[in-house]
Amino acid sequence: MDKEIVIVLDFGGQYNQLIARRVRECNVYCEVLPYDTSLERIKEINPKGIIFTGGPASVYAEDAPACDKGIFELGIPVLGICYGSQLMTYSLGGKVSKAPLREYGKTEITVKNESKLFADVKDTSICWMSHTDYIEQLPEGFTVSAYSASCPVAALEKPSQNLYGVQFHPEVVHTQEGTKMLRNFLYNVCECSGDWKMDSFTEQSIKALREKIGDKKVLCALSGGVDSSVAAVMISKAVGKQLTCIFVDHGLLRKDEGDEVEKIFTEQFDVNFVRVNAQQRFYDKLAGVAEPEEKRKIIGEEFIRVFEEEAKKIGVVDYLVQGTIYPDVIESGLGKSAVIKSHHNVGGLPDYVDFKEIIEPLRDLFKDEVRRAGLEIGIPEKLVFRQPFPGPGLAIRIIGEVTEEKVKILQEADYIYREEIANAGLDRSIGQYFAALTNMRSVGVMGDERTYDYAVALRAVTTTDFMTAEAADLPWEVLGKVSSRIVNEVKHINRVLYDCTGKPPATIEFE
Ligand SMILES: Nc1ncnc2c1ncn2[C@@H]1O[C@H](COP(=O)(O)OP(=O)(O)OP(=O)(O)O)[C@@H](O)[C@H]1O
Ligand SMILES: O=c1[nH]c(=O)c2[nH+]cn([C@@H]3O[C@H](COP(=O)(O)O)[C@@H](O)[C@H]3O)c2[nH]1
Ligand SMILES: NC(=O)CC[C@H](N)C(=O)O
Ligand SMILES: [Mg+2]
Repeated sequence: MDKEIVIVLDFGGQYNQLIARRVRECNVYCEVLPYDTSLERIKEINPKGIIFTGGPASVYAEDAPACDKGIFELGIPVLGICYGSQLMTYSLGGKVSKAPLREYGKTEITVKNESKLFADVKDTSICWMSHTDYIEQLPEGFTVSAYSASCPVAALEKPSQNLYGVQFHPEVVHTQEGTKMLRNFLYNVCECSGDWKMDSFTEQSIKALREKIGDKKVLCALSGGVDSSVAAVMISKAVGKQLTCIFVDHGLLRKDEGDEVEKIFTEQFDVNFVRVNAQQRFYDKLAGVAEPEEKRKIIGEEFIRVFEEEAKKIGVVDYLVQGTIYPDVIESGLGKSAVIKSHHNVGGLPDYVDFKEIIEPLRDLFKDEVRRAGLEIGIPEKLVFRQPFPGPGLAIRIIGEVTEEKVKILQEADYIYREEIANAGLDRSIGQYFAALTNMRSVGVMGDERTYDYAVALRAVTTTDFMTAEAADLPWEVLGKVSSRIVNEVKHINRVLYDCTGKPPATIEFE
């Protein structure tokens, strides 16, 4: 008997691996394949179901990625998600156009429960949208199975042929009943039996790392954050003291962070640890640069140059380990996916890197999975649940040019914000929170004097995997206290703003 498998065809969406992950969580084995996988190959694989991902293109545009129409004739159930549902519509003779009203983020849909896809789903359900196009006309034989206030076709189906489409994203956690819908597709439509079980990720990876690295030396780019700490501990379990961890203080860290990371890793971990003070060289390289992608690429390159220099001091080092995780990869633009931002450790890497290979043991995982792995290998909870801090640091939280003075201003404001969030007992319930220095100056009045100073923006989001996020509903009392402390205590800030946007349409960081 063939192994049961569902395939996900990748049209360049942001959430492709998330779809695969959800399917696996439903105990069905799943793989992501390129959108142009041939019909022959698909027949060979003989999947129980096919899922089309979202994607940045418009189906009616020239060169838009499309699939072989024969897919719809195979008798294999298909679920199109967002771009995928638009493609199904367009390929089968329906009409897709620019939507009069675009939808991004939280949206309420009304569903028809008689649809197999929506069995046991509430009549109205919150889901996450991210689209500019919409389905204007259904293909023949299809009916509407869900709608929202601004989207007449939030879901469509032709059950006789097992074809289903949804305009929203059931795979993201913010779609409240999304997993139920995917499960319905897998079990009610594809009739999967659910015979697949996940292996222990850490055990397998440590074994594979030991085989790969052998007796060679390895550097780990360690930030003190969750991802690189998990990567470092896994490598250390695999090859012990062949590993040296390099922590770069680029002068863009949060207040006191450099010293705190050094203390933790020298006192609590048994690893070779090197702190490199590279503040001035990063400031010099960033002087006069305002464009976000350019800033990211400068930082990405400078990181690598520092690692190369440190490697030379140790001798022959073959491997560089980074704690790259899946969102870093997808947002940097993979395959047909759009470049959202070049994460310093992926899209921001220079063309030439003087290591035999970069190893990224966590490349396919999402943040919450990394955290689970961290707990499994015994990393202290405090570190595992530390909120993420991006490699380019405050440079992408200072809009426009970075200067040492702006870094100091932001460090102080951010410190106060974090302190008050902790005082209010909110630090574990918010996914990520920080202050950003806008490049905007505005007029204020302090002590009867006119001021013309910077506005700082506060950001707080709830999220589990950092792929989608909602602005956190912070108590006004806390915001008021933070605001008054920041303007009173931090020179050159006279205004405090709160960012209420979710992701999408915004991203978590400002640049
Ligand atoms: N200051 C730094 N020094 C050395 N390496 C770094 C530094 N900042 C980031 N890196 C490297 O870049 C990778 C990506 O950074 P990122 O911030 O996404 O992960 P992290 O810092 O390990 O975890 P977290 O997301 O919790 O902050 C890190 O895993 C690490 O390998
Ligand atoms: O190491 C990193 N290098 C980067 O270049 C980078 N950019 C964003 N982030 C972090 O990724 C998560 C998603 O962020 P965005 O919604 O802003 O894309 C959030 O947790 C961000 O803090 C980065 N991490
Ligand atoms: N998220 C998506 O798949 C978007 C599909 C298409 N690009 C749109 O804007 O409607
Ligand atoms: Mg970090």
